[in-house]
Amino acid sequence: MAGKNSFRNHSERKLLVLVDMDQVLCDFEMRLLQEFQSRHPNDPFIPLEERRTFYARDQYAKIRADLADNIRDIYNSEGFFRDLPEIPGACDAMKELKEMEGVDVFICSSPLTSYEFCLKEKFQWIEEHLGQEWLDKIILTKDKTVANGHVLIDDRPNIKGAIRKPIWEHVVFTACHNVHSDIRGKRRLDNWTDGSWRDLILDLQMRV
Ligand SMILES: O=c1ccn([C@H]2C[C@H](O)[C@@H](COP(=O)(O)O)O2)c(=O)[nH]1
Ligand SMILES: [Mg+2]
Repeated sequence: MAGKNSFRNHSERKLLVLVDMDQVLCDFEMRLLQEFQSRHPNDPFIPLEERRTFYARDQYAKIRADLADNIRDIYNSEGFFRDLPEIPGACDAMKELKEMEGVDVFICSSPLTSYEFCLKEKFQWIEEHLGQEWLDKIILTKDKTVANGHVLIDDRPNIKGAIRKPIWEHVVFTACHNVHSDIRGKRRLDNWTDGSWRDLILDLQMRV
């Protein structure tokens, strides 16, 4: 029977929360800008409040093609992902989420295709900032639409992939590049510090 294989039965009615990494747990944009300014002090840069595209290199390419190459070189460098600063309050919120009754939380992140440093460093970041036990809570995928969960908290406004209507509700985590984006009626989570994430989780739990 179709119902026997349903998502709800597999999850034993727990709320499955998927949380993105870049720009949700760790501050990709701030480190990218700092590194860009440090490596290329004489080049034009885009202040965070003027960022508009999901991929920084797309916006830099509109200024000059070589700036986009420089941006890519930075996030492909050894240590870039390992040394990303935490988004304020993210790790405390994740630890609290993990202890909440009726909640199961996973980290769901898309690695770079040029994986040489990124893959290992994502694991290192999680181990250092959240703890070894979180290494069993990682979903790395280029296509988040195939991941199973009730909710995905992610800064990318449009998440596309093989599944046209993913099973999860996409809650958009507010980031410099998406503040002005049309998020088509989706809910937002603005930060991990004002406690609103707890209200979101309580609301989602009532629907499971
Ligand atoms: O400007 C950018 C921003 C991000 N990326 C890469 C870095 C990560 O591999 C993914 C983003 O992963 P999410 O899981 O969607 O946060 O995209 C980039 O290449 N350029
Ligand atoms: Mg992200």
